[in-house]
Amino acid sequence: MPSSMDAPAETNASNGDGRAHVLVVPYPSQGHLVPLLDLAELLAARGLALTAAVTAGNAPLVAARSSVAMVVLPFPASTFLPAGCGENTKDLPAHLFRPFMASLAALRAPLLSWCKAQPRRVTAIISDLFTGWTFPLAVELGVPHVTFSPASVHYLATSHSLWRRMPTRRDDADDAFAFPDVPGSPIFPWRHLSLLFRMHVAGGDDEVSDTIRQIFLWNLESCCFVANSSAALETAYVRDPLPDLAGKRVLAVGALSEAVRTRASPPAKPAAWAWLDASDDGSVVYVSFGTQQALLPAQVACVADALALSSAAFVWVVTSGTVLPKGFEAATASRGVVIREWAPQVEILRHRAVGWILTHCGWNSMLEAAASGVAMLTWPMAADQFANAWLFAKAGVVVPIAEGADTVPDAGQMASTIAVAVAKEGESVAVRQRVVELSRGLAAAVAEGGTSRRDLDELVCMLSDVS
Ligand SMILES: O=c1ccn([C@@H]2O[C@H](COP(=O)(O)OP(=O)(O)O[C@H]3O[C@H](CO)[C@@H](O)[C@H](O)[C@H]3O)[C@@H](O)[C@H]2O)c(=O)[nH]1
Repeated sequence: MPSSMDAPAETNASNGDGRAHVLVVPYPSQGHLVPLLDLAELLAARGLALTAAVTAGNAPLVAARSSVAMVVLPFPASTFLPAGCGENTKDLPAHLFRPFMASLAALRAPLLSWCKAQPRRVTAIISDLFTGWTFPLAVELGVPHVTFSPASVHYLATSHSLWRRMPTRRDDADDAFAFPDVPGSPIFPWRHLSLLFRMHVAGGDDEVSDTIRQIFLWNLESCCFVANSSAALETAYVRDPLPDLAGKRVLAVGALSEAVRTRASPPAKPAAWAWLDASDDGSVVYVSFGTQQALLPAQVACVADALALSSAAFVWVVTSGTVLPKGFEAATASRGVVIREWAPQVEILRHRAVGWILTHCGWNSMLEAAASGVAMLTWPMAADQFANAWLFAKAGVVVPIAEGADTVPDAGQMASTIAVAVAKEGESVAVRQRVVELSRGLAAAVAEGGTSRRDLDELVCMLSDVS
């Protein structure tokens, strides 16, 4: 049942019954919101009361989760953002990401008022790693604060390392960044680091940068971190305390898309379904570049040419504004389906016909693919995507196809990489075998007795203690 600022979520309830009430504060982008809401659903299923704090533009995503209540906060007026800016990061120009993130910190005061007005006392806060301004709120309420990462533990550690060390860094495009406290981490070239960080150093000190840095420093004060990752994938980072995370416990509860799987309602089947049903096992390439990255027109043309030349069967999800080359859909209609705007990605990846994903290396897409036994053709572009590509390459389940947000690859080369992958020959067979093994490890982790289930139990236990 939604609630506005004037009408609290649980007006007639009291946690005199000892029931915990956890407030989750997601960052308003699809790749962050969905996994945190998955976690909220899992916690609700374990008997905790859950409320998600969102702005109106993001409310429909929470409304779809019947076990999670919500408080709808007014999108904060901001001097950092131009008028008319949307309420989530979809279609947000890259240079506005940092001001957008900093603006959300203004939600702290209304959220505190809401918390104080609740008959059912808020007993803990789980906050996205981009909304660490919730830490002082938790302090004021005297409740535990947990930082949630929708991404890998490796990214959690390296991003906090960057913000901690930031004042000593230079703006040097040739610099290489090592992470000595993150065992086995590669040295990343400057261009492979998140824009969130790179723009800070380029921009120097300002209010936006200070706010973002403080958000990351507050995260380090949390009582623990929770990540949508798995010991089956990041063994080294999950078990031992990491200095870059202030030695705090990291609970790896993923893959969350798998953990919620048994309780999910049956998916709406896309038009592509009958066609997938008729396709051979592992023969189809699913193509998606996530929710943040709009491809340049030349990149769209390149992917289209590559798919046409490869002779591979494909499902390509494109944004509504994407203009495909004239004649492309007609020419490939016998072996390809284009889905506009939104596809039920997890369900498509789980279809036995899908063997590969061509991905921008967003964490959710890679984890969902791995959990479904789908191998990856990787094209990392921005944010944590280079690190994600590295991590899954270490597991031997990827074939690199391109890299860089502005790169326009050679369509012929791309086509032959796709063709070799789906031909089920040589190394591509080994890659497919390894990803199927990894999917078994990820499934075992969320099953009874698995590492992710144990970490979720530990989180439930911690949150249930409302004394
Ligand atoms: O048609 C679609 C398109 C996407 N999705 C889902 O949307 C999510 C997309 O997430 P992700 O693959 O992580 O990509 P982004 O949306 O680009 O995610 C942002 O957030 C991630 C988590 O922090 C980062 O790893 C990425 O780099 C960052 O771009 C996944 O769960 C997909 O299943 C759909 O269900 N249908």
